[in-house]
Amino acid sequence: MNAKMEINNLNFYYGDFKALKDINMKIEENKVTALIGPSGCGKSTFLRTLNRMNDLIEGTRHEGEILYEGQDIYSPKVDVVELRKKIGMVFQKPNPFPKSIYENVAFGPKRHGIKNKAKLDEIVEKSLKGAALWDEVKDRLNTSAWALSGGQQQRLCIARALAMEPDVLLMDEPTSALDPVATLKIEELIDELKNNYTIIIVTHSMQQAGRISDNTAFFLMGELIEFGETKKIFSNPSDKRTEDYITGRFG
Ligand SMILES: Nc1ncnc2c1ncn2[C@@H]1O[C@H](COP(=O)(O)OP(=O)(O)OP(=O)(O)O)[C@@H](O)[C@H]1O
Repeated sequence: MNAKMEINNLNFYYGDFKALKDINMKIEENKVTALIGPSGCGKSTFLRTLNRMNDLIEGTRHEGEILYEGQDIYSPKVDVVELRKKIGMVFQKPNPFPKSIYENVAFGPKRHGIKNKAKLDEIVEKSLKGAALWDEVKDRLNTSAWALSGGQQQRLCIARALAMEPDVLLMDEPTSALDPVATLKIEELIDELKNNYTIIIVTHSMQQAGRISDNTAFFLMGELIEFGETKKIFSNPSDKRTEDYITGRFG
């Protein structure tokens, strides 16, 4: 396996509460890794440790290491702003800014110092194409992002992440607020994106994990119960608890 990220003996605490317990996992490059498990098992917490989003929550701490291209992302040498550029994030609810479609995508690059209009135009077009949204919005780039449908808004948020030229994309239930047609579109997009990016996605939908992921991690009460090829996890899980969960016996 060509590992893009490697998680070694990770524990994570909110104050005294241990939310992640001794997690070991390798994230394969240019693959989709799905994180599944019942509500409260730690999927989002784990996802957020991967680009240090949890740093923003007071009273949290971790033990162990998370290697990204061989370096521990929690090392004092790491520039967190740069890290989050490389490891981008897409959230559950599409959250575009109250600005135009163009400005939503150009916002990050501008903040990182790109001022040249032609360069920004190029980034906006490339990112919207990458998020399979360009054809739908190319004639109205200066209209409000809020006028887009929910599915289009989510693709816009993906374009916004792509504009930072990330390497890894973290997605926290990106389709849970969308209808089945918009969901299918995002799933097709994810399948496309994995050619260029490494993707880690939290999903409540086992069907979705089965459709789009190469590897699946099953969490239960802060523990990683089973991790491996999605095909294997879904057809022949090694652990009884995984089997009970995927066959719908709990959760
Ligand atoms: N900011 C926080 N402060 C304290 N505890 C938290 C915080 N965020 C999450 N937790 C706790 O950590 C545990 C894991 O939560 P997390 O949100 O990671 O689970 P999840 O599997 O993503 O759940 P869901 O599927 O419902 O989103 C839960 O017990 C939760 O109550």
